Amino acid sequence: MSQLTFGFDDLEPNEPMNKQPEQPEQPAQYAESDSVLPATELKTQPLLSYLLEAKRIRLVDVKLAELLTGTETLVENNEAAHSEVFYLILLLAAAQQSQHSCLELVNINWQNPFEIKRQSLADASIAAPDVLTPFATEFGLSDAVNKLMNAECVGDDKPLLLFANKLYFARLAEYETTLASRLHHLATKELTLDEAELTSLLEVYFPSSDHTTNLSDPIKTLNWQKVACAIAATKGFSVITGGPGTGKTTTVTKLLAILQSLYASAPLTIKLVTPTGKAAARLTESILGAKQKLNMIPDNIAPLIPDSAQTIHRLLGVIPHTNKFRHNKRNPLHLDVLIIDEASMVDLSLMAKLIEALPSHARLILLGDKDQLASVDTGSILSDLCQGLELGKMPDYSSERAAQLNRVCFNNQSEIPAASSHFVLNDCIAFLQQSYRFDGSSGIGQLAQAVNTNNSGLLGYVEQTINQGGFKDLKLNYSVISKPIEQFVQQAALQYHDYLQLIQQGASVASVHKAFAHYQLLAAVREGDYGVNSLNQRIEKALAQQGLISPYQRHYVGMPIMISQNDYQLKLFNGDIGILMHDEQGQLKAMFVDEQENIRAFSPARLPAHDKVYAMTIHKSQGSEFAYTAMILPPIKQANQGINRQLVYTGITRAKTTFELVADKNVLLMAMNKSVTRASGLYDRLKHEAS
Ligand SMILES: Nc1ncnc2c1ncn2[C@@H]1O[C@H](COP(=O)(O)OP(=O)(O)OP(=O)(O)O)[C@@H](O)[C@H]1O
Repeated sequence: MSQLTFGFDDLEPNEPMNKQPEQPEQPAQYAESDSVLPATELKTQPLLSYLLEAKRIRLVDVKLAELLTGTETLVENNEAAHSEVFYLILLLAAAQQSQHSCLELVNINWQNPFEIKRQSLADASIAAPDVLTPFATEFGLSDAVNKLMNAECVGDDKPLLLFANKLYFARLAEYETTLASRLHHLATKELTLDEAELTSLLEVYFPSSDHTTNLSDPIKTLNWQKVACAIAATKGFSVITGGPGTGKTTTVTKLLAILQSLYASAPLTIKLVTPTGKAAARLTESILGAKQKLNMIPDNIAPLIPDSAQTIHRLLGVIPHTNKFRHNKRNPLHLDVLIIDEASMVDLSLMAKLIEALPSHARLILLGDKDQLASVDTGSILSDLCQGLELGKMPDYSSERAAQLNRVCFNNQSEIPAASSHFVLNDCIAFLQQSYRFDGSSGIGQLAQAVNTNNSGLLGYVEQTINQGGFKDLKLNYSVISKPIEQFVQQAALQYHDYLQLIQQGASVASVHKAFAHYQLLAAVREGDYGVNSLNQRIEKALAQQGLISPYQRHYVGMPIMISQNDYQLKLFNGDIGILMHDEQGQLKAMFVDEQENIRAFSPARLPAHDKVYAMTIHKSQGSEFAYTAMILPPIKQANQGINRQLVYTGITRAKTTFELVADKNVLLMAMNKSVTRASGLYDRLKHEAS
């Protein structure tokens, strides 16, 4: 069962909010279920004061909740004046701070709704709360729903909204509603299509004779790429999801060739977008590579497949100093097909704005890995849409859909059985299950699968194979954590010699960037010995000792930086990587290479907020890949907060040819066992639309 948490499990962008406690003095009134607390020794304070002092809630949210419930009282002294709705709003605000779209009332523990952990009270530097819950003993879900339904601030055209036992701030509910209704419309609209022509084109791009289903694993090895093309060619909305190297880019390149052939009389305008510039550069490279490899694409069709991708922000046209875009409902985009890669990184608000800007005739195709970390901002759209998909399990297609897919892909043979239930969204989803980059001989693929499926048996097999000299692409370093970390830092610093030497030799900006991107050290946390900040300092020091850099100014030659704040004026975005080098005039500049391989130089003083990036957080690495990826996880004490399956899986799947894990094995096992989900009503809303 996955966990839903508030504030504790997402280290980024919210660092953990609970502080470490101190010596308590007076007893606290705890619920029966929490009587194991060292109550006799605790010094207490009112719950609300505690929540504020422990930074579990923000004063601004208290003020908002007071405003919405009409209780303008003194926070510290008059807690009794606050209603249940007031506390539900605080819980909603805390949920939103942790990027949940809503507050799921069914998941609230009414005895301890703020999930105050005993451990955080035991050695508290702040007085413990006198109670763990503001709700009466009998209070539960139906009481909460009743109270909310009768509250002035809840309802249509009100600041808060209740939908399917979920409480929303109206703006997020609106984004979800927009998204659900537009997706439903796209998923159900009639397309004019020559099915016989589609069948023959599918056979050209995926000849039946080229593919054999492996009978020991028939579901996983079915020709899912062919099915994905059939799905996306026959629906206005589709999702193609799959792990690393399962052929998402290859499939979409073939799909675009098929679509352009089907509509050859009036070629389609196709746009490829990604959430970050880095991902756009990567997609551009992959599409070009796929086009070159796929020699079955006719000469007249190849030029109709776009060669490059751009960011969503660039496509929509940012209006400086606002959160609005040039393209919107009133000024739609000029395109027929929109493909969004790395869709797991797109947050709810951006996706809603993007889908609103689509012209009514357009098709939308989402690509991505549903198991990766969700977006930095609110929402988890891809994993919401892909609910229920499991590796090795047949997805649920309706009987009409299964029949159609068997007809166009498998010469009417019953390769795909119909599911007993019917839901229009399921008919739009394709799940690529077989990795072509990481076959059975690749340790990276096996480790990624072991983590993603929480399979400790498979992990054991991976370890055993490494011990026997196999899986050369994988290094599992369980012991380094108990040794001085300095040894690992020295090894990591060695990996940065190449690009620094290239700078010293006066090599081109592009080749320096390429050499830098070969290796990347990822860390799960920011603070502590195993955090990004400390690792950056240590590596910098090691490189300085080796005479490769002179880090005695804020900015220096060879310093790699990552932008941490969007600057729409300069067109520098969160996640963009620059390297400081001298330009032709001998001026120190931060050099960036954009997705079209253009070089852009900025003087350091003009740069928006940025960080050193010898090491980066796993969150920031999403959408990028590196030939050699090393990932370091903190020791168990620090790892309790924020390390989970999605985080570790995302880190592993950044590696292309070599992956090195530096971690306590117990931390790895703990992460595998801990899957996190975000509260959202998107799936329910789509079901509601379909009913
Ligand atoms: N059906 C196939 N048969 C053989 N090789 C394939 C097939 N499909 C894809 N490949 C190869 O597998 C590799 C990965 O494919 P591709 O880049 O399309 O996957 P992806 O899912 O987009 O990867 P990423 O993890 O980078 O998102 C490429 O080298 C590609 O040529």
